Amino acid sequence: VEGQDGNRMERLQQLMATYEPNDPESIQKSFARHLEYSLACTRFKFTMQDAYRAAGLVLRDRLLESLNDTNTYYREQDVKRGYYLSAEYLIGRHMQNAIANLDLEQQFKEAFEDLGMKLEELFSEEADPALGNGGLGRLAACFLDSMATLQLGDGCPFEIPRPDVTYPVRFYGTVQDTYENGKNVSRWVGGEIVQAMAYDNPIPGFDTYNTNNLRLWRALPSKEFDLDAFSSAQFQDAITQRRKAEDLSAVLYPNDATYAGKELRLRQQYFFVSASLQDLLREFIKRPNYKWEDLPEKVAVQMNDTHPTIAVAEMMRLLVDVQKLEWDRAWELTRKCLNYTNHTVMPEALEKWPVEMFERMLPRHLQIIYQINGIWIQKLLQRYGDGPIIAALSIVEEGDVKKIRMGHLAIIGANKINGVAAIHTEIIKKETFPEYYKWCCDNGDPNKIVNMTNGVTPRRWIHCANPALSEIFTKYLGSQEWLTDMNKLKEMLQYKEDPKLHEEWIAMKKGCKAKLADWLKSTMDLEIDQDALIDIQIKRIHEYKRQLMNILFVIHRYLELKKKSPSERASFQKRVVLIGGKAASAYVNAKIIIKLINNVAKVINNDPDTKQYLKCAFVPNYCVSAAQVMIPASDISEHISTAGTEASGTSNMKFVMNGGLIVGTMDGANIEIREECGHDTMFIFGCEEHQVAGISARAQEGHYPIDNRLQAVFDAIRNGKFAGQAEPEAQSEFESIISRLCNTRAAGTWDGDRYLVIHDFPSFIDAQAKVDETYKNRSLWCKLSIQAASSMAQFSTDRTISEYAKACESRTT
Ligand SMILES: NC(=O)[C@H]1O[C@H](CO)[C@@H](O)[C@H](O)[C@H]1O
Repeated sequence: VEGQDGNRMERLQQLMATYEPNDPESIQKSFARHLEYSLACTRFKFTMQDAYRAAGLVLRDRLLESLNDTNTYYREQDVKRGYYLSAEYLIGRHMQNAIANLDLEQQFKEAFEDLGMKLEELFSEEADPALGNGGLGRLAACFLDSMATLQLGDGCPFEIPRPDVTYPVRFYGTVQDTYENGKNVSRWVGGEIVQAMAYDNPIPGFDTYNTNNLRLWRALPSKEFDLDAFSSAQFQDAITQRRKAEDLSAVLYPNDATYAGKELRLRQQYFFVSASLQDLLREFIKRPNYKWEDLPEKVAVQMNDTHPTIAVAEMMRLLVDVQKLEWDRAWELTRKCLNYTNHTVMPEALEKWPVEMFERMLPRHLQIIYQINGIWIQKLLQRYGDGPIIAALSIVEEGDVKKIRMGHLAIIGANKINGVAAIHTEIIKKETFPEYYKWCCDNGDPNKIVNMTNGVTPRRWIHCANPALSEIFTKYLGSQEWLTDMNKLKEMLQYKEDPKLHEEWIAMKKGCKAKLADWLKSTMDLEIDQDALIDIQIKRIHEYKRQLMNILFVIHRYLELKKKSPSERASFQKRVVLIGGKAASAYVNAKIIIKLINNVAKVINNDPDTKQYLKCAFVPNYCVSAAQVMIPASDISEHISTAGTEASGTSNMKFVMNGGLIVGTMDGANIEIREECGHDTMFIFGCEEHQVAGISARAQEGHYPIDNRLQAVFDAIRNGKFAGQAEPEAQSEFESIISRLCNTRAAGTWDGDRYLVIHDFPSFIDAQAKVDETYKNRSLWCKLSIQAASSMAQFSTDRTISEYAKACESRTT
């Protein structure tokens, strides 16, 4: 961050001198005070939940100190600020991470153990704030951790309500076009106004005094009740207004990689975008003698997918209608400040909103979008003349229902566009926005679309999730520096065949498996063999992620086991297969797949012939804290999406950072992980992205054979092995899934095996056989596990965020 110099520490030392000391006794005093004065408990009678809340407030005090100091420092140094606009933040539990990042683990441990409480007891009292659906939301949370660490700047006891930070957000109404002072002026009037109120969540960096802010917005009715003024009718109307306002920020739309064209969803998107842009402009114009030309030098906005891309039109409205800038000047500033990250190439995920809905809800923004599009099309016509490229690149999609293409608005309104893994960025250029990429190249700006491969934060996903592994790294590397510079981990490679390290490494993994076993027992009464190979697939349930192929393989493995004699079974590699993930509420096929997993598990886990060699379970309520228990315990994890469908994936990175090996396809970040860690650390199978179209084409000519082993699995399902008469509805659902897969002439399309499960299944079996083989050689497996975990520096969000910061500096045409 510009202006970072030596006097920062000096200045902050002065400030810190006046703050809460962090010795265990002071922490205990502050805890007792909050118990009584903040939570109205007596010091002698309180629940563990009260204790967690009081401890949360003790932490919040310290977070607030550094948050305020960080803000003071940012203002003093007039730094450039980065704003990450995201509809989702899957932050996970705060407490453990905050204590670690504030480097207070020892003090808190001593303070609370002296009071008879284990920190883990407090941690487990915290609800997992599920403000996100999956990878996209969690990536945003990992980014926050890295931005704070790299010093880039409920209720929940950590949250600070900010009634002093509110903004009006208008919906519906009309636009009055008038002529004032020799200029056309558009005024958006009428409709309804909702107040956006800020809630601040301090995000502490690791091993730094820097604390950034996650500002969330709550919707409130614009006017409080004036009971006297109301007749009963008006009273009812006021209640409705309040409920309607609060609905805006009440629910998270449960869709992942698909979008719900619901009006409330667009209202939510506009609500948080308008509040955020009003907020950052207020901060900008607070600067003495501010000049609008400085805006791109002081503000960088990252749009996390298309969810916030209404920001392009809203920034224009605020600069033109509110700040009275000329259109062209406003457009130049807008384009220089905004950047867009694409997270998926699934056509059903690229948001398009009906023009009719825009007209009603955001009439002024529709005007602005039409104006942007008009100027854009003029440019295209000048360069290419009329032709299909115009329709392809227009922000407005013509047709029976005219729609606004938010992806197009984003790419036209952004300075930089990025994909989240190398293969994904290439697909964006060649398949998602090929005409736009051509335009960029024709304009000598091929680097407008860049790749910034995802990452994850090692603080939460190694240090907090796997303290035993963190200790091994710190011991062998002599310091915790690896936590802020993962390149240091490469020094572990020299020990990858060291028997001493192997011993400690195997003990670490054993400890993680024991923790997982306790957790599975306590949360779902499932008993597992801790000596078995732990095989995990945890991610949103989606057909392209192919949880179906995983469970079909489990059935195959079961049928193979059944065929064997008891003695042959004894030599079989024991395996525990865990599959977890949420499905969008309206996603019927995903729910059938979950049902199939549960039914298969019921049969296998209770079969006396097989249950000691193979266990399978669907883990319900998958969330960040569940991931923190499961990921460290894996031997292998499944990242088996059809090549070209998973933009990046980030759980793959977390598993490998914890010494797990991957069974995967050449898709998303798997490819780059394999390059960094070594081909021998990954069990690759399946077709590659460039082969997909050919395979579908040949299938449609009738060439799409079903492997006998898969046929046997289909037969077992059709014969009612996992439902049958007992569950006729489930039986027909399972059969419908199988028959659609077997509609081989429609392979690669919605009506058939869209994600080529049948094609990739044989090589999937081969890869799994290779896993069994390799796992038998424990020292080889241990060596590969150490090699992989020590080679993951590239996948720290510290690297990713540094790339984003650099990209925001460079300008494009
Ligand atoms: N919805 C998602 O999780 C998307 O964003 C994540 C973060 O970029 C990606 O890793 C994932 O592949 C993609 O589907």
